[in-house]
Amino acid sequence: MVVAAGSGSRLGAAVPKAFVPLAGVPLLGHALRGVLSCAAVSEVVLVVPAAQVDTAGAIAEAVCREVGARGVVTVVVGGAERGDSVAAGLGALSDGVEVVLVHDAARCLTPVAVFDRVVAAVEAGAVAVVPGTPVVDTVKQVDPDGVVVATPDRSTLRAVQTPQGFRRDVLVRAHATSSDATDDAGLVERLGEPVLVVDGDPRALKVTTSADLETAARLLGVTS
Ligand SMILES: Nc1ccn([C@@H]2O[C@H](COP(=O)(O)OP(=O)(O)OP(=O)(O)O)[C@@H](O)[C@H]2O)c(=O)n1
Ligand SMILES: C[C@](O)(CO)[C@H](O)COP(=O)(O)O
Repeated sequence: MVVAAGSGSRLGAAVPKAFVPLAGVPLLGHALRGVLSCAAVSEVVLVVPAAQVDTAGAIAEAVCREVGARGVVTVVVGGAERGDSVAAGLGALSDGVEVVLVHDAARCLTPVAVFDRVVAAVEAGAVAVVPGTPVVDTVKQVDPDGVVVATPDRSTLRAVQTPQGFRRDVLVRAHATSSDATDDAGLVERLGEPVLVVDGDPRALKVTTSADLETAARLLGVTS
């Protein structure tokens, strides 16, 4: 599932973030290319804003043609929050699907090796898997006045990315229980289920601000 229904308020573009061009291709197109390059992916659900359903279908068609993919791509309308969009996508999955990867369109340059690592860990028996990278800054926990209350041990921290992979039944149960976490693994953690972290990749950065868009353009060897 590729969630692409956010507005991208922090990027501030004229179109929803997933439809902003990067080297002439919308972020969603780059993200889809990565998803469809993962051999384990049998179907894709795209979750997009209501006004972008036709555009998303056209982008999917073009990328499928480019990579020679013959899998099914379904487009559905997302919700107000990311969790609502994931829930909408879950409702569109085919009956036979047992493993679900949830991926941010905004992490449009995620290398296929990251998808492969997540899939391999779920297939090896993990119920929930997230890619993560070590935290390089010292992190402070602060109170509402900005006063530091704790400095967590950095070696125990990971900055997590997508795709996040789940046994379908666990992800459905997690979304039925709550929806207010910033990632899907957070909902699974509340069920008391274990979440495994595998190696992420700096190229799986989330395009959030215009500086991130410039970084992504540099990674592709172009200027934005
Ligand atoms: N209601 C929402 C909100 C977010 N997303 C998706 O979730 C991913 C991660 O969200 P984020 O990068 O925070 O996107 P936005 O919510 O669009 O960004 P902002 O908070 O700046 O508005 C993105 O691919 C975004 O399209 C979504 O499908 N539906
Ligand atoms: C799911 C996610 O990309 C993992 O890092 C992140 O939590 C999305 O956060 P946002 O609040 O939508 O920016």
